[in-house]
Amino acid sequence: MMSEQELQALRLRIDNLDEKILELISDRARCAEDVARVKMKALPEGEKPVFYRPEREAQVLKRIMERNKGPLDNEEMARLFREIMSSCLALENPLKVAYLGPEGTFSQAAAMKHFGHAVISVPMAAIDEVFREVAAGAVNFGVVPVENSTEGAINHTLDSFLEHDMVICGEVELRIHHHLLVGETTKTDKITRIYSHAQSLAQCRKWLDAHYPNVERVAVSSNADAAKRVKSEWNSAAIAGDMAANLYGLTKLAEKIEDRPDNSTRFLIIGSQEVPPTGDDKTSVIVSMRNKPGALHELLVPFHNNGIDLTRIETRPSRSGKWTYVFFIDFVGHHRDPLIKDVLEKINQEAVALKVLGSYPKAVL
Ligand SMILES: C=C(O[C@@H]1C=C(C(=O)O)C=C[C@H]1O)C(=O)O
Repeated sequence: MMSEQELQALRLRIDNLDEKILELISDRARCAEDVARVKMKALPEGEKPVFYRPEREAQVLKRIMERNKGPLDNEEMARLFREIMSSCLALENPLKVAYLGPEGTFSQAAAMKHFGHAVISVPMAAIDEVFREVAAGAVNFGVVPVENSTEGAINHTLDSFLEHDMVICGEVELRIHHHLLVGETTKTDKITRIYSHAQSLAQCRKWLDAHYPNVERVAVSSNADAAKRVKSEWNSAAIAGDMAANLYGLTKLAEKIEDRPDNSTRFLIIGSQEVPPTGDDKTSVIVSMRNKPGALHELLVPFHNNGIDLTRIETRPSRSGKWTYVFFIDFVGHHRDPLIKDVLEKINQEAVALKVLGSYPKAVL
């Protein structure tokens, strides 16, 4: 049959292409090994080499996206290169990354999206533990959620920045799809309890009001924890994402139940290493101002006067006095850019305290 021959010919072509791709990937991996040797050689006595270079990785991914002509779309192509780089870096030095666990959480999905799958990922029981693990040097990086497009700031993360000296080295955005999950033994018409993380319950509030108005909603420490509980309870369901559903072998009673279709969470990569500019960066700072009228205005004027794009401002209690506040501000630019340096100096003159949490490449994926 003609089509059988056609199929065979195409498969032969694919086999040949795969061989070429294999050779090229191996060449690339050898290059990365050489890079590691060069990094070691250039090192002053006693200093530890820095193998992971987020600014370089962001440039590699951007370049791929700029050059991609399809038929795979940019994001898909970048995702493939993300994994190739991840494996190349693991040859130099496998990274250890802590995240808000247990296994199957969106934080783990964010860690994989940012670093690829060739890292050693370490689940932690709480956001603060992720910070502590990074501060202790037990892992290279941590991944923590910082804001959700439906529910706003993740206060635990903001407050942890007040307690730990951390450098923000990157950001990653993840589309969050929630599903209503049940186990093999669940009697789906007799559900009396729905478990999930408080954030996820809030992100599905309207859907729950419409479909399960009289069912108890129980907030637990994570979506993955919710999924785990449901396995052994015939009268409960969980709200969680795909990773947790697969990990705990649950089935979807309803898919994509988040109230807003664009529901996304932004995560930060925390570490101890400063990231050089890429030309397309963001900076996060914490500022505390004197408690007087017009303080917030004074803080914002230098940004406005210099045309700097503020992407986010969040207020938290300062924890050093009643009714005193700190501002978490994100803006476009790198703290080493002369213009940004100038603005930060001006703010510093008026502020009680100013701390640069880090400058990092804007999320590419
Ligand atoms: C190869 C390097 O080391 C690592 C691996 C990279 C890659 O595979 O392209 C890029 C940056 C680093 O995280 C490098 O610094 O260029």
